Amino acid sequence: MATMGEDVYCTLVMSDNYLKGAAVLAHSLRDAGTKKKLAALITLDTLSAATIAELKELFDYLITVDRIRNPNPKNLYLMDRADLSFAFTKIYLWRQTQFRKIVYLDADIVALRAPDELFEIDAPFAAAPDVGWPDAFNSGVMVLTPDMGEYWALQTMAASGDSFDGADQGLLNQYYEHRDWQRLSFTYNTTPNAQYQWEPAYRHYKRDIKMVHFIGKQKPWMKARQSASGPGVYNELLSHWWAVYDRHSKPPIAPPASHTVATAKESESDDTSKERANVQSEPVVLSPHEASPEGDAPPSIEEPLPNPSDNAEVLTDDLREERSEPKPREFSAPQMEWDATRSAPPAESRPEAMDFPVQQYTFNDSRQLFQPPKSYPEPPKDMWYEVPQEKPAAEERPKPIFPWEKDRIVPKATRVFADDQPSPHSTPWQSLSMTSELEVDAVPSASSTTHKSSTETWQSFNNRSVNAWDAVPGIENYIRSVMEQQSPRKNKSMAIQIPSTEGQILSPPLDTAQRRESLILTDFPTAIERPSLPVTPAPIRRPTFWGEERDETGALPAADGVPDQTDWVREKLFVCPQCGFTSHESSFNASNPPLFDSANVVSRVTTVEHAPDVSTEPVSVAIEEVEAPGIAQNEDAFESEGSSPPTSPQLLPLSLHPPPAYHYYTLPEHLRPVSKLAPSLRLNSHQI
Ligand SMILES: O=c1ccn([C@@H]2O[C@H](COP(=O)(O)OP(=O)(O)O[C@H]3O[C@H](CO)[C@@H](O)[C@H](O)[C@H]3O)[C@@H](O)[C@H]2O)c(=O)[nH]1
Ligand SMILES: [Mn+2]
Repeated sequence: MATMGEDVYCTLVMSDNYLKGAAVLAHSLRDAGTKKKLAALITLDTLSAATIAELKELFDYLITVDRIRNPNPKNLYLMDRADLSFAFTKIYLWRQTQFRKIVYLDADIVALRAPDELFEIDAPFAAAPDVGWPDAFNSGVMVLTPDMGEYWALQTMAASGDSFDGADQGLLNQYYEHRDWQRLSFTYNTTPNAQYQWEPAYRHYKRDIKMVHFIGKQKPWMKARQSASGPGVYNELLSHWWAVYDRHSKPPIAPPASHTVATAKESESDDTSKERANVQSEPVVLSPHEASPEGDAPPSIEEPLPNPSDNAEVLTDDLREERSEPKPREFSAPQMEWDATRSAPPAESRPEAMDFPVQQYTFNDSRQLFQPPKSYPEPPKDMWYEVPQEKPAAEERPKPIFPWEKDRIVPKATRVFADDQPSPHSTPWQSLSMTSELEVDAVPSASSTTHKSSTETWQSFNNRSVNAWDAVPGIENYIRSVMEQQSPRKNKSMAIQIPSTEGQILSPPLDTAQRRESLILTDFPTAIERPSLPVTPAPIRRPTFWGEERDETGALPAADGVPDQTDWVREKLFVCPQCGFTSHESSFNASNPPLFDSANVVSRVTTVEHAPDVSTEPVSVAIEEVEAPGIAQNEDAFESEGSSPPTSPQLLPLSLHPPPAYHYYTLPEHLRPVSKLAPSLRLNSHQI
């Protein structure tokens, strides 16, 4: 039983996976020579019997408490710590008024020194700054004086879920924000993590560090031990944790066969027993050992410490696995002392790849050959659709589902289709395919008697049924065109095969009088079927347009600059076969007469000059004299008009070319010009 007004270090264990952390914490405090007792708040319903048994060995007092869930845990997701939804359970600390002072320590803390001096703090509450937000304190190390008033106040806050991080640290910081609390040195709660980069400060204050707190989701025991051998502040401190762990590894304690955890009532009556370790419901506190008087060395210290290099001993099943291969703790070079900017790595340092996870597989050494099973299961047999033996009755109608289906009056079918006939199975399509002279002739005469009955049925069907589409020539045309696509050879073979197969019904041969014409001359619609094509209505000429502009013939006046139509008609147009350029002989009108210097020589446009890119318009045309013996020009006629013909080839600028005429005619063979152009000009030229 705890002495009233005692001082204790206290931790919290709510799950089995924090057992290793709690063990290292307890061992580290005792190893460091603390004079204080160790207690743990535990939640019975979430811990295994083995864990509780282990904890009983480790702590002087186990105090059972109920878990307190945060009713409003959404803020936990801000730090991705949904696992902390029961962290409010910590507020049970304030209820432990049987103690004078409590130094609370998270289960993920390792003590390098026993900070017993913390119990001397007068302030009712003290904590160290949080590395993430130094104005706030980290709730992993707290010095507190239990007080029921404070407990209820905190309980009220917890019930409302008022916490900025969704867990105890947010809640407690909010609670103490406007209250007196003492700030502890960071060395009481040094929180290294992978991001902690201020190595110079660490080097400087290293010797003062009392406790190291491995905050965050990843705890030391969750990582491979080898990870502690890497460089960096974190790994250096991590190796401290493992050193304590290794030092105290011992076989797991088997849980007692009977009830491990006594009820509160039992415990009260049995609290002096040394043999039976009891766990008491809060607030009764019992010691698993006889509570040793203040100053006595804790039992674990009295026991000879296991050899650190003796790794045969394990703490739990997990650890036994992990440590099954006995190997001495490997030397870790003081890598933090090595400054890569100044020197080569120490000769004994291990390669970086040492930390890579290694997975080894062993070969199967069985010498037995593979034995196939004697028999394999039969393949499933019902994997096809069973066609019903009998055709379902035609009259059978599906059961009515909806009310209106019950009273539905189904009109009796009046149309008779070939398929509806019980015996003959030919269809109108087949009949169509058999109407050609060729096919009918191809049917062997012997078959005609075989199918007599079907022929009769066909006749009766043919007489009775007249389909609407029989009168529509478009449908018939379509069917014929489809038939046309089938080769006559194929049709013929079909015609032969059908009667040879028993049960197959051939379309009845019709006599010539009944047979309809089957030759398709064209698929074009007839003049009656064809809709009239849309045509643009002829324009109606109006006598006047905007008044009296029209001349006496009713035509509109010519546009300015457009040559007279009569001039255009008289022009000769040459079309360049290469580029399509049209050239006009402007010399063939009255104002610009044909060029000639003799009766049989006419100047003509012969060459079109192009820009380097043939696709662009020509830049000029050349005119030269050609012999045209057949067309002696009426020299006098032109001379009489006072025109003097040019005598030598000339280049006409394009701008002088008249617009295209609408009359095209080919230059006669005898007018083929002979180019006299200079080679340089011909570079981008071609002859017409
Ligand atoms: O499944 C769990 C979770 C937590 N704990 C106990 O609760 C403590 C707090 O959880 P921990 O994982 O150590 O939290 P930290 O990563 O240290 O996170 C910070 O944020 C927590 C929520 O605010 C505070 O409780 C811590 O003190 C603070 O350091 C642990 O040490 C254990 O003692 C369990 O026993 N089982
Ligand atoms: Mn912690």
